Amino acid sequence: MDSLLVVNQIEKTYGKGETRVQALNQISFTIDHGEFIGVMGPSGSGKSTLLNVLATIDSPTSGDICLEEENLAKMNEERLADFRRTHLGFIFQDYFLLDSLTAKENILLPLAVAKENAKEMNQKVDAIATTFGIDSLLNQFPYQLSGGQKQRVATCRAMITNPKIIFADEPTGALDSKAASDLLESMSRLNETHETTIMMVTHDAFAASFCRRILFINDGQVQKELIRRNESRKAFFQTILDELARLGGDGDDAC
Ligand SMILES: Nc1ncnc2c1ncn2[C@@H]1O[C@H](COP(=O)(O)OP(=O)(O)OP(=O)(O)O)[C@@H](O)[C@H]1O
Repeated sequence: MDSLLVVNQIEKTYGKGETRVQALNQISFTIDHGEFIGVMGPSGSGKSTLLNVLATIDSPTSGDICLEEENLAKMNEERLADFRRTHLGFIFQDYFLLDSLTAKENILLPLAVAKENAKEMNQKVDAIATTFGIDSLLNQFPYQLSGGQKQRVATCRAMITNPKIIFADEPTGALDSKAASDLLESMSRLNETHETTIMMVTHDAFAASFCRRILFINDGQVQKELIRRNESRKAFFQTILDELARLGGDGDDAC
């Protein structure tokens, strides 16, 4: 596989003098096209900072973030806003759906902003809603949906523009285990069939076991990498738990 995102010696510091915190410390790694990569690490290790910096929500103090030909660390805010809208997708723990819009309208929002043709927009929504099993929910409002259903709507919205990469920050954090499992299976399926590149931050070994590779972060650096080769997801789950135990972290949730 070829590289999609090259992260080169990224540093991120917050504050100054005595309150200075180095959240990312010369971190470097590469994400290939079509990867489903997980980021794990103890509290305060720099996971959210890393995701925010790569997703262009925050800027690095130094270093380069190259997505194909573009260096995101050197882009001005105007171009960045355009790039973010066109090429990046986001899924957050708290869904961030608009309450006054139906599920379908929420999913359509990024396409409407991009001023796409109405017939094509509808076809895209129908296709992605089928993948995520929410065809029958498209006319419901967020308050009529369960947490798992809302997160599937939010995931469809993130994926509808066919972004180069999707950044997911604890997407299953607020879901029960059945809803989490359904969401992760749909994300996996989309990753496998459409080669959608996904980077997911999670503290949860079960969620991480759906990834093909995991980066363990500590003190703002990559401490360890695990790759799922021919292992089943269940076997990879156990490998992750063993690694967390070795690294001194915890493992929760059922397999
Ligand atoms: N806005 C900020 N201002 C100052 N320090 C910050 C800020 N955001 C994060 N930090 C510090 O940077 C370090 C990394 O934080 P970060 O939130 O990236 O960790 P994390 O691994 O995501 O933690 P958690 O799992 O608890 O969410 C921590 O020491 C944190 O206190």
